[in-house]
Amino acid sequence: MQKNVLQEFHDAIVDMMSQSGNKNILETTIVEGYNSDKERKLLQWGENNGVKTRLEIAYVKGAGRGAIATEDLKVGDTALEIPTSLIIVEELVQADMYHALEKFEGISSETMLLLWSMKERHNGDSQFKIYFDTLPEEFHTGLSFGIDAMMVLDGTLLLDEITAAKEHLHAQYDDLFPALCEDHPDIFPPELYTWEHFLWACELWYSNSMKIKFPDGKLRTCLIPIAGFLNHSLDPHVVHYGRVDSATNTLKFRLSRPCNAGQECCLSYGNFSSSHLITFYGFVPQGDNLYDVIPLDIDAAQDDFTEGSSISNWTTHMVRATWLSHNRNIFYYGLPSPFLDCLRRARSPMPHTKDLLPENLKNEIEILEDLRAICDDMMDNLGDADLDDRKNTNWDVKLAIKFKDIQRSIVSSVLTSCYCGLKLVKDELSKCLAEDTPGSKQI
Ligand SMILES: C[S@@+](CC[C@H](N)C(=O)[O-])C[C@H]1O[C@@H](n2cnc3c(N)ncnc32)[C@H](O)[C@@H]1O
Repeated sequence: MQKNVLQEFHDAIVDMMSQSGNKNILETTIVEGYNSDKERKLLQWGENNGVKTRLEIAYVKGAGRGAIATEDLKVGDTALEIPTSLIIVEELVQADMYHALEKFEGISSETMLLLWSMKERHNGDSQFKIYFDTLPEEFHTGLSFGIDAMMVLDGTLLLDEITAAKEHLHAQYDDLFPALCEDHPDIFPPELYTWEHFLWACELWYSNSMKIKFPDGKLRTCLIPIAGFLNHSLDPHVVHYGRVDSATNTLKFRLSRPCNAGQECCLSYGNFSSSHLITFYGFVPQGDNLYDVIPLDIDAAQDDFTEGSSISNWTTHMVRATWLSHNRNIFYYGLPSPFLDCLRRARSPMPHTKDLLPENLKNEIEILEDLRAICDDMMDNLGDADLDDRKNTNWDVKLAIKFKDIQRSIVSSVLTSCYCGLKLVKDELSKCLAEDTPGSKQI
């Protein structure tokens, strides 16, 4: 009986997972006729070395190469299995390079491996040559945005994020070079260690690496041939893939939702916002990204109620598109409660209740008007969507415009919530004022 109960429970959960995935299926278009010799060669090399796969590589519209299921895969099935011997890890950094680098205080094993990959990419005898041959000559991430795209982003936080990331990488590069090339030209040939090659390697590692836990308990940042073809989705098939199976010494990519033959099998790269995905991966996923937010700074009033408490006077709140919220009632409006409380405190330091009393409703009108003004300013800062250079065909400008459109749609959803909220509150206030003896109604 126990077994039957567990089996039924298992089946019910698998059913729910399948249904939830099916609701959000996004169409993948496979680009026919693409010559994928290098990818086929890599797959063959993998299979000769112990890779087991139920995926094939194809070109997917808008996402480069992707992994397509060759048969119907169920929840729990392993779509791909990679032996650890094929994983690119820090132990590959040769002793001479390691000793030259260990003198740099605080240098991480990730940086060492990155510098190793810059050279190994050009090594004709590399055991990973077939893998390196499949990598693009150029990565299109935010780190490679040109001046036009950066101008489109003027006034957005993405501009700050990309600028900060590039400054960080420049500083890191300047710490290491040209010193390493001068001190060890045999290990670090100057022509391989230019800024452009360093940026290429950074983009490779940011967009293709995975953090994997090995049986020795150590978390290593790795490049994983073949698995590197898996694209990201907001409704991924594979979610948990971060641990080497110590029994088989392989990394298994198992499905958390079914993937039918011919469908693209996708991973979750993590819970990232579009700004992070643009900066480090160079794309915006299809669908509603729950991690896309707009930051709103509220200058809360200095008052006795917040003194000594954990509530700070200046607070930045991250607000999502309000269409993602279920509670649009009065006092909620599809917005986060801590944020609304902060707006309320900024207007009046008195404790607030959610009673339908005229003073509360008047306060609600004020905070919604405040928020409307903040959002109007944000919309002005984002500029007129019609003025964006939509005819520009450069990949980076297109991506920058896409990002601004996402930001506009979130701000616009908050504005809609303000207008709807104002109508709700004003109607309620009229009702209250019309009553002969004002009372209070708990909601
Ligand atoms: C690990 S690689 C995946 C394989 C990659 N498509 C290729 O052709 O090499 C990560 C890169 O794939 C692309 N990518 C991944 N998921 C994507 C998606 N949902 N939409 C568009 N591009 C995506 C981005 O360029 C990202 O930097």
